[in-house]
Amino acid sequence: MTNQQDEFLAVPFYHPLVSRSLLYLRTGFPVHFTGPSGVGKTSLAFYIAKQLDRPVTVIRGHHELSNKDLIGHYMGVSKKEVIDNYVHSVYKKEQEVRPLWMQGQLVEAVKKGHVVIYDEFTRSRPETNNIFLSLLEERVLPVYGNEKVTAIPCHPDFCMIFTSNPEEYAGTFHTQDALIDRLINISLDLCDEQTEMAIIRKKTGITEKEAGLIVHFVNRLRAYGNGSSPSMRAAFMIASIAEKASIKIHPKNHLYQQLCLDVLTHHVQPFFPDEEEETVQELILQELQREDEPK
Ligand SMILES: Nc1ncnc2c1ncn2[C@@H]1O[C@H](COP(=O)(O)OP(=O)(O)OP(=O)(O)O)[C@@H](O)[C@H]1O
Repeated sequence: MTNQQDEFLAVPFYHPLVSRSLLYLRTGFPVHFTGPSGVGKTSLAFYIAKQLDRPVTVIRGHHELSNKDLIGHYMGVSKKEVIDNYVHSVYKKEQEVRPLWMQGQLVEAVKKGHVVIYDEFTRSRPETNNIFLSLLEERVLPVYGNEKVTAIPCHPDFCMIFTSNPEEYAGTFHTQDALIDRLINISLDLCDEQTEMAIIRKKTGITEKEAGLIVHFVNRLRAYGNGSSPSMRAAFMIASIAEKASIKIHPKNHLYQQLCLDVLTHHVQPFFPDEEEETVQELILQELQREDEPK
């Protein structure tokens, strides 16, 4: 496992979501977190998997992932040679050549009852994801390509957590309704400002005032777009770099301004497709300097 599981802070905002997800997984139903980039889907999946106290298998979705990777495939051959020269005048050589079966990631997980995190599963082709239809419905992993085994029954503790970005994201495929129908689909949105500040503070050690400056500012930029970009990841980057490099988090500090521009311009530019980068950067700096509206 990566250290993503250790990074997740289960602040109160997440408590109901965590307990509901655990309930569904423990009663044998797969959970699917979907939402925009950077809202914490993967970190949450790792955190929940850890609570289940089972071995964890992680599958990363991508367009080249195939059933061969998931269930297994033949790869090369194994050779065995027996040379019998016991009687000096007789030389006997026996050779056995067998195709070598490479077991796929899912097989062990299904047999031993792992928690499988299938991260960004909509980046895999629908034909690859078909295998999960029978796995989730009949709790049997169909294995073909290998003459010996045809189906592996699921261990009772086997369960799955899926994550995905919405379909309009580049590089995702339309998911089969039949697969979505087998999942408990939970939308994850950006947490509220106070929660985001608390997470960033705990992760980086910056002060409450500094966290407020970053999160309020990034939130003002979000209002120009769909509300979720720039993500919490961007706010965390700014906080983390500023803290590690001792850059004063202050709107008038030139180094801090440059850091914010470097992290944020790429995310804000798409909201203004007709504007030059320079104009977008001016707007970002204006928002950086702006006082928060009194609430
Ligand atoms: N509750 C949290 N505690 C600690 N860190 C968090 C929390 N939520 C999100 N993060 C941090 O926010 C960033 C984005 O999280 P994560 O990668 O889980 O998001 P995601 O929704 O899976 O994004 P993507 O769709 O781009 O993969 C990471 O740096 C992660 O550690």
